[in-house]
Order: sequence, then C-alpha cells, then structure tokens
Amino acid sequence: MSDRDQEKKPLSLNRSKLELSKTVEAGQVRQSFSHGRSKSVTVEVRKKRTFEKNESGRFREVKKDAVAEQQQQPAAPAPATKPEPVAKPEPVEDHSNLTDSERAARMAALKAAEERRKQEEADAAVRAAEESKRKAEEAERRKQEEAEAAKAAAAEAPVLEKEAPVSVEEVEKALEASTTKGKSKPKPAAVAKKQEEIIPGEPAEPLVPEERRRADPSTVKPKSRKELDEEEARSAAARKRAEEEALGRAARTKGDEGRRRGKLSINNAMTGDEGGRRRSMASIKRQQAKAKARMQGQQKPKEKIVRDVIVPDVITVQELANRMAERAADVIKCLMGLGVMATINQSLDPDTAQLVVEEFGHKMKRVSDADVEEALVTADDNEDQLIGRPPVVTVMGHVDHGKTSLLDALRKTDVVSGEAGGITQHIGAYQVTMETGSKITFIDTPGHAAFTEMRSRGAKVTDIVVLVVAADDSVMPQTIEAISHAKAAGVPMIIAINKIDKQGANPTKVKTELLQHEVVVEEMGGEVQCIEVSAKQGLGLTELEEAILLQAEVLDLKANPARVADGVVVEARMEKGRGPVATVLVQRGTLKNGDIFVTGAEWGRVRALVNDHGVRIEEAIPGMPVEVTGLNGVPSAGDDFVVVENEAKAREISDYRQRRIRETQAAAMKKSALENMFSSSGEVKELPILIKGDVQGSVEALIGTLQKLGNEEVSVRVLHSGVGGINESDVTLARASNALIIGFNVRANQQAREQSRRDNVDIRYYSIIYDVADDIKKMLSGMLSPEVREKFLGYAEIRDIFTISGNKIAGCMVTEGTVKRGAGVRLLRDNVVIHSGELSTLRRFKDEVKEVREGYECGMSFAKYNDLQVGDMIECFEQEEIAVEL
Ligand SMILES: Nc1nc2c(ncn2[C@@H]2O[C@H](COP(=O)(O)OP(=O)(O)OP(=O)(O)O)[C@@H](O)[C@H]2O)c(=O)[nH]1
Repeated sequence: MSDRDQEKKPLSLNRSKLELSKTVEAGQVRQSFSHGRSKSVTVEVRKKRTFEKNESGRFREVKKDAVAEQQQQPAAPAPATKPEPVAKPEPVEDHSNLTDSERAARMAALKAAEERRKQEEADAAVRAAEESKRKAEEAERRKQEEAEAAKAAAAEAPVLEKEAPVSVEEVEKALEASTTKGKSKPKPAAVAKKQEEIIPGEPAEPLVPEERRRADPSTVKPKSRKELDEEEARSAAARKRAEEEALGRAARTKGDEGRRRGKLSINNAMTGDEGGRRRSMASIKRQQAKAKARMQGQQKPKEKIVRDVIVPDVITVQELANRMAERAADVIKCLMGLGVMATINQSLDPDTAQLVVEEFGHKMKRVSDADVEEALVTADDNEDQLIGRPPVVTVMGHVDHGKTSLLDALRKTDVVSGEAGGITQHIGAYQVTMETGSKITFIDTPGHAAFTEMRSRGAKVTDIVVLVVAADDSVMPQTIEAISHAKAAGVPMIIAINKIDKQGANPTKVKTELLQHEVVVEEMGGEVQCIEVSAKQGLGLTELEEAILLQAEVLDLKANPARVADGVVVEARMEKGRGPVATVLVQRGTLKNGDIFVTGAEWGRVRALVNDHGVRIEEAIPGMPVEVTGLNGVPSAGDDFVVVENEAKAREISDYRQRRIRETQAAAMKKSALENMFSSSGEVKELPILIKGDVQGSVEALIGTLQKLGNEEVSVRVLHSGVGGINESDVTLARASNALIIGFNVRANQQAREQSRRDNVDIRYYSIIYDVADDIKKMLSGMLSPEVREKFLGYAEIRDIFTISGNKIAGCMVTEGTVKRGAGVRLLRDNVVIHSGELSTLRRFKDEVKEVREGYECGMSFAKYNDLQVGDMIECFEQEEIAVEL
C-alpha cells in the first residue's frame, strides 16, 4: 500500500501508523526490589497538563477541551483583525514513522533555527526586507486559508479530501480524534507541553505551518551529515536548558520535596534506582528515626554521668569498666596512660582502680570482699526479747571412763521420748526434758577432739563441759587434756565421778588429783561442781542434770526466738536418698521450713526439719538440735548456719567463702606454719605453745623458763603441757589455738605427724632447755616490729647532664662520703628533696662500678626519673632493718 492510499483512510483507522514512541508512552519496565526480587510493571501516561502564558504574562493551565476548541477556531472564518499566524496550506504529512525523541529533536532543532533566524532579523539592515517579505507571505497564506475554509465548508465532509490542502489545525484535530481511541498516541496537549519544555516560559502554541513543514521529513530537504550533527548538538543544548528550567521550577517546591524525601510511601519503596539492591524497609525506618531524632535535638552530646563505683579488694579491668559504664578499651587506654599495661581480664588492686575511676570522673567507693558477710551480722537482741534457753553440754573424759554410757543413761532420763513414741535417732545431739520441764541439750559426740575441732572453726557450741572421771581409775592423761581444752575454750566444767558402783571406787582420790590440774571442786573450796554417778546403775543422774541447770542459771543462757535463725552445724553427712544432711543446733531465732540459709561455704533451703526422735517438725527454737535437709553440699561440723533473706544473698556469700577457702589453701602452701602463726596472732602478741616432755620435771622447768621470756609487748602462753609423746589431740588443740608444739625429748606419733602436716601445725623437737629458750626468744623478737634505720653514705653534685638514648645521665662529683650502686638516692634542689628513688647506673668513665668515693667524678642516673639539673645534689643512703631484741 502506498502512502497515498494510507492518506485516503480516516486517521482513526490508521492506528498502527499513528502510534508514536510506544515504548516511551506505554510499555513495561522492570522494577527491582530488596533481596534481589524484581517485577515487570506496565507504565501508562494517562494525563498530561498543559500550560500557556496569558495576557498578564502568567501561566495558566490549558484544559484539553480548551486546546481542542482553540485549535478548531482557525477552521471558522477568522476575523480580519486576528493577528494569529495562519497555517500555510500544506499537504498532510505522515509523522507516525518518527519516534517521539526524533520528533522532539527535530522540533528542538527547528526552534533553535527559528531563534537564530530571529536573531538575524534583529539586524536592522535586514529586518525591513524580511518584514515585508513575511507580510507578503502571510497575506498569501491567509488567502489560501480562506479559500480552503470555504472549500471545506462546501464539502461538509469531516474527512480530508484527496490531495486537498489541509490546515495544521485540521491535522491536529484529526490527530486528536484518532488518539482518543489509541492512548499511546501523542495528544496535542502533550505536544504543546513538549514545546513548553523546550522553550520554557513561552505559551504552548501549535507549530506554525512553516515549522510543521520543516519538521516533516518528507518536506525537508535532505541534510548533510554535518548539518545533522549540528542540529543534534543544538537540540541537546535545548534539552539541557529545558532540564535546567525544570530544575528551577522544582527548586521552588524544594521544601516540600525535602520533607517528602524521607517519607516512606509505596512509591518510594517500589521505585528508585533501577538495578542494584534497594535499602531495606528497616534501614529506611532507621534513617527516618534518626532524622526525626536530629530534628527533635535528641542527638545532642550526652552529659557525663558521675557514678558511685563500688570497687572490691580485687577487680578485673572488664568488671571495672562495666561498673563505670565505660568501654573496656577506654579503661585499658587509661591504664596505659598510667603506665599499667593490662588486659581485659587482668585484676587490678584497689589503688590502681581508684586512679582509673577518678580519671573517668567517677567517685569510688571501696568495699572489702568480706563485706558480703556483713549480711550475716545482725544486731544484738534487746534484753526484753530474750528468754531462757537450754544449756548445751559436751561430755569429755579419758578412754573407758564411761562417757558413752553416761550419755546413754542421761538420754533415758528424757520424759518426752516415751510419750512421743519416736525412735531414738542419733543425729549428733539430743535434748533431754526433765520432769520439771527443764531441758538440756547434749552433744552426742563425746571426747575433746570433736569439741576442739568445732572450736577451731570458731564455733562456740558448748556451754558446759561434763568431765567424766572413773572413780576406780582417777585422773588420766586424756582427763588432763580435756581440762586443758575446756580451759582454753573458757567453758565451765562439772566433774562427774563415774563408776561409783564399782569395787575400789575412790572419788576422793579423783578430787584430790584434780587439784594438781587447777580444778578445785566445791568440797575442796573451789567453784567446780562435782557429782558422783553410776552410768551403769543410773545413780546420780538427776543430781548431775540439776547441777547442769544450776550452772546454766549462773551462765544466764538466753536467746531471742523471734528472729531469723542462726546456729552451728554439729554433724553433717551425705545420706543416700536424702542428699546432704546436717544436724544444726539452733542458737538464736526460730528455724522454719523453707528458710534459705548459708552454712560454711554451702547454702540451701530448708526442705525438712527432723528432731532427735525422728519426728518431722515445722520449726526449731533455740537450743534445739534438728536435722536439716535441702543443702547444696555437705558442710563441716562447727560451721555456722545462718538464715538469709534471699537466695541471691545466700549464693553470694557461699561463692565468696568458697573463693576464700581456695585462696587460703593456696596461701597456706606458700607460708610456713610459723609465719601463719604470727600473722594471726593479732594485736596481742602472744605466742601460744603446747609443751610435751619426757618427764614432768623437764616440762615444768621448760614452762618456768619460757614464761619468764617476753615483755609488755610479747609473751608466751602455755596452752597445755604434759608428759608423753605428741598425739592427735595435741595437734588438734594446737591447730584450734594456732599454737606451736614443743616436744622435749619426745616425738609425735604417726597420726599426729600426718595431722600436723595436714593442718599446718608446727612441731619442734629439742633436747636442751637452753635451745628452746633461745629459739622462743628469737620468735618473740620476730614478733616485734623491726626498726628501720637510715645510714647516710654520701653526697654528689651534678656538674653536667648527658642524654643517652632518652635517659639523662648526671655527670657528678662525689663531694662527701661514697656513692653506692643499688643504694637509695634523694635528689636535692636548693636543699629540698624533690625525688627519692634508686640509682640505676653508677659509672666511672664507661665502666659500671659498685661505688665511687669522695673526690672522684662519676656518671649517675636514676631509675624511672629524668628531671635532673646541673647544680642538684644527690644524697646517697642505705636502709637497714634492725630486729628489736628482748
Ligand atoms: N560398773 C560400771 N561400769 C561402767 C559404768 N559406766 C561405764 N561402764 C563400763 O565401762 C566401759 C566403758 O564404757 P564406755 O561408755 O564405752 O566408755 P567411754 O568413755 O565411752 O569409752 P570410749 O568410747 O572408748 O572413750 C563399758 O564396759 C561400760 O560397761 C558404770 O557406771 N559402772
């Protein structure tokens, strides 16, 4: 089909040819989303707005209908005075084979040419000729238009006549009609808009026929390559100008856009840069939050918060940083500034920690690790809250004198056990209720070993000691030991002379022999009660109990049951099916089921309370022995048992104690037994000693010699003395009292040796009394603070200063005495001490020397000190410790 044939058809039918730049106006584009997703979407231009300049020079929107109307106007007979250019009759040209961009380029090129022409017209000489020519052309065109209009009216046909000249308005009208059916076709309004974009500020007017003619490729004469390039360049320049103008317009609404930029909308999220990954929604939200915070001024630099930093005895860098709420890296940096190279897990001493804390501007509150135990210390009870409690009794005595028999006999005197119907349980302690209703608690483990073992743990469980002496055997070594143990603990004794039923029983002999050991019974004018009993026959048991109660009355044993409980562990074991079980003797308060407690290095919650009759009870009052389950571990006999407010506290104390045990064990490995002894001797410098000798005479001689040693500051305290080898009981007593054992011509038995090694008890053997006295004297001297004296060595004057690899070396002249390497030095400037430290270098010429005497020159440098000046004096001195002798 030829072009002519096409032109015959109505434009509305010629859709395919009239479609312009379909790919731009309508089509599909690929959108990318976050996480690499993409999607094809159809883009359509549905509406375009057109603006034109009105008479007042302002822009106003041109409605599509108005444009069509305006375009139709020339078709009607135009008034004679109308100045509008009239389209020159032109054959209808086919533009459909041009892409939109080509058309735009061409129009831009044409416009540029028009502008150029206008500039040429500006030339005054040519303008007149041009003007007249144009007028003639216009007149000609008008004539033709009028003729065409008349022809069209006569034909009354909406379609274009074959080869009939068609006005531009008619063409555009036809285009308009056709594009209403095909949306992708460019509309006149769109054309006008494009014109406006190219020449901003000018009203969008239809192209004049001349321009149309030039734009039409069929009417434009073929251009050379150079011309085309030039046109292209011009059109590019025009496009750029149009863009700049558009930007200028955009700038007017910049504020709005700036606000909208951060706004999240579906469009924002869906559109954007093609290709590449998008920002996630979360990222956009974060950005918005930040922008909002900035606007609200929340990003202001934070004010420094000064904290009260609690620093214990030892703290790691990390922990210190946490407590200050600072970064650990900053703390390490600060430490480097202080000359301490530390890692994050390194422990700091409180002094260094204080420097760091102050460096960061915080306040330091120093606490001791032991402060965690403060929770266990409770205020003393008021006198009116106290009520009487049963006495706690321990039975001691020599082997086979009948301790166990007596304890069993006393247990049988309990009036409640029969009534309760319970089975007697050996839980380490039991309580006897007398007919009078009075109660006595007995520790079920006889012998002084257990007693002292508990005492060595700091537990004061026993109120009264019942010393059992067999009437037929009288005072024996363990009887004497028991007396020593009771005296060392400061616990009153009651003598129970047992086996009086036996043939040959001689109680008087017992009483007399006891006198030798400073135990004076009442019959002999003393204060110690003495009861004659027979465990086997149950004689004198009530009298013994009454004596105990009398003693308790003297002691005025009272406790407050209305408070949180504490007590002492009497016995503890691991029991199958029950776990750790401890027999606790409640000393104060009332222990209840569910109470949380700490005992030794263990903690727990009371699961069940069982009394000595095997009966489950709900609570235990002071003086009552009770079996407790619900512990986390097995404590030791003599450990304290304290109810605490909560589990966290219990854990904290338990952790602290376990740590302390580990540390003590580690420290004990390093320290000698003797050092341990001195260190814990406290303010009262007393050297506790146990003496064991081969004969009584030598033991007494030793005691007399040693007690004469000492002065008002230090003294010897003989805890126990006896004849015979050193046994486990001696070691136990020495350990409990942190004492030294002296064996005079005797040795320790195997068990005692092992125990002494295990318990770190020092045993010393002698055979000459003078040696004992000499050694003890030295020990006592060691307990006195050594005297530190300073010895002046000499003076040196700094005459010159040299700097060698950053260190200052003072060129000196020794003006008095001698100067020694390794000695202490003071730097004096104008007789004022400005530094005190040590010499790091002492040289004569290039050689290191030990000392330099008066009148000689030398080079000296200070350890870790460089502020030396010519004229300074160096004072050299030595410090010596002089042990104070008795
Ligand atoms: N005749 C008589 N014998 C007694 C009396 N008390 C205890 N015995 C006997 O003395 C012996 C030792 O008694 P225990 O009760 O085992 O003595 P102990 O002090 O507990 O002994 P150890 O547990 O070895 O320290 C036993 O055979 C008892 O029968 C008593 O009052 N009269």
